[in-house]
Amino acid sequence: MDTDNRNTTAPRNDADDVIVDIAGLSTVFTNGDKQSVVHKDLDLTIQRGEFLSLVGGSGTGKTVLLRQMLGLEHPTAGEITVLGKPAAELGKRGAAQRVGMLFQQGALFSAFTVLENIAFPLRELKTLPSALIHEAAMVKLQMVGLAPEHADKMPSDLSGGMVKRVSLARALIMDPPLLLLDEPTAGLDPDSSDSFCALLRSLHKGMGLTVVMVTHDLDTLFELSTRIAVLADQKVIVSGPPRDVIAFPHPFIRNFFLGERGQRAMELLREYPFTV
Ligand SMILES: Nc1ncnc2c1ncn2[C@@H]1O[C@H](COP(=O)(O)OP(=O)(O)OP(=O)(O)O)[C@@H](O)[C@H]1O
Repeated sequence: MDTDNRNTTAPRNDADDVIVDIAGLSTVFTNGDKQSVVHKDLDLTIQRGEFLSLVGGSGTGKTVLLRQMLGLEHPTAGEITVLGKPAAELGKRGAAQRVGMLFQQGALFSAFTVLENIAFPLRELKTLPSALIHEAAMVKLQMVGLAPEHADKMPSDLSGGMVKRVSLARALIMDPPLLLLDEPTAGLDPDSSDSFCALLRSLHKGMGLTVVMVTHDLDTLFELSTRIAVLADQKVIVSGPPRDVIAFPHPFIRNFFLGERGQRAMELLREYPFTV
């Protein structure tokens, strides 16, 4: 288990195995003469093949950190390197090719069919023939467990679980090696949540993805994470296997894992082997 600064729980191999490297990150938002420091001297290294979950209290900057990894926002200071390049250089197109992102709200285009939504990032490239784009989107549709007849449905015809699956298919359309998930099971009923977790688990394994997930949901956390990183006090205070992180003495960790939900956390610890 690592505490503070460098998080190197997974063995550090050569540079190619470091998928995300965050060093000395600070994020400060200024509103008038008020400043709010969200991250301060935050370090985090994520290795190829990890399923890393970020947990932390509300407002600790988990979503901001995902957006910074995607190059959509820029830190006040420090470096974020994603797949060997500064995240700021990913650009809109580069980001879609190299990093898939599943936003919390799903955010499908309501006027597009399911297949048009999935194909959208490929169409934006304007380099591939329509037939190929159609075929690639159909492959992804099936990969996320949806039948071909769903291709022509509109987002308003879909259940919450299906919307998540379509959003995931769109995030994976360019086979990015890195997938970012913001609260992937939020708003789903327990059955849909379980089956979405099973899908994420099999895609992580089957596609050799590196995944970074933000979640508040303990079932999702324990089901999927190979490592948990805890954001508190403006940085990553600890990262490691779930069992080790739970044992780390910090008020947030005590409340999050061992408060009212402690009993459930202990059951989950017994239930899941923590190897994805
Ligand atoms: N563009 C912005 N301008 C000013 N403040 C911002 C901006 N984006 C985020 N913040 C603030 O930064 C803090 C961190 O936000 P973020 O959404 O990353 O938190 P979070 O850890 O994901 O929280 P939650 O678990 O509640 O979703 C919050 O206080 C938020 O209000």
